[in-house]
Amino acid sequence: LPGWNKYNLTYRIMNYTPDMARADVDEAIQKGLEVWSTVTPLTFTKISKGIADIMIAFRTRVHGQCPRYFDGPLGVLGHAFPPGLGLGGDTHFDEDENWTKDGVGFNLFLVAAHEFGHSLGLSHSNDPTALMFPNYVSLDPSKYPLSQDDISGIQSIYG
Ligand SMILES: CC(C)C[C@H](C(=O)NO)C(=O)N[C@@H](CC(N)=O)C(=O)NCc1cccc(N)c1
Ligand SMILES: [Ca+2]
Ligand SMILES: [Zn+2]
Repeated sequence: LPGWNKYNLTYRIMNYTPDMARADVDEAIQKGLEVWSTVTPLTFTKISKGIADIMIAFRTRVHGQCPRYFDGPLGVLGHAFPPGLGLGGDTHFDEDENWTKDGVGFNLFLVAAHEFGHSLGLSHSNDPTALMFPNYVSLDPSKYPLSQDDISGIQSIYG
């Protein structure tokens, strides 16, 4: 089935980008998950050791046992694996990008919200207003990032 077989998921931030204050990374990740929990029965609990459903890390180029690689600055910004055991749900951000909490560089909250869509079972949308559209569109962070397309998509999995 395309989604998780439970609603209460855990996440763990394995390392932090030097581009931002730790508290700002924690907040961007938490808000990126909240985007999805506000429109589904899903809950997300942060753990600081052990194996979480969604393991989050900043990585470059070839990294660990991950079958996908990063490409240096720009281009690919992150990747996330669909629900499942092991790598399933895990989310990696390309550390060769400039991560920020505001408009300069790439807004971590926006990219995280997109990646977590994948971690929850969504693939890309061809709706240009959708958060799950393949290409990064820097939104006004105060603007709510989900389009109706995103909401229909996630509610079709976790209705
Ligand atoms: C083939 C995939 C590994 C591409 C990769 C992606 O979609 N990750 O989820 C990625 O980083 N795509 C870039 C495409 C690009 N360089 O413009 C991206 O911005 N994805 C993240 C993103 C963030 C926020 C909003 C949207 N729509 C997309
Ligand atoms: Ca890159
Ligand atoms: Zn994507």
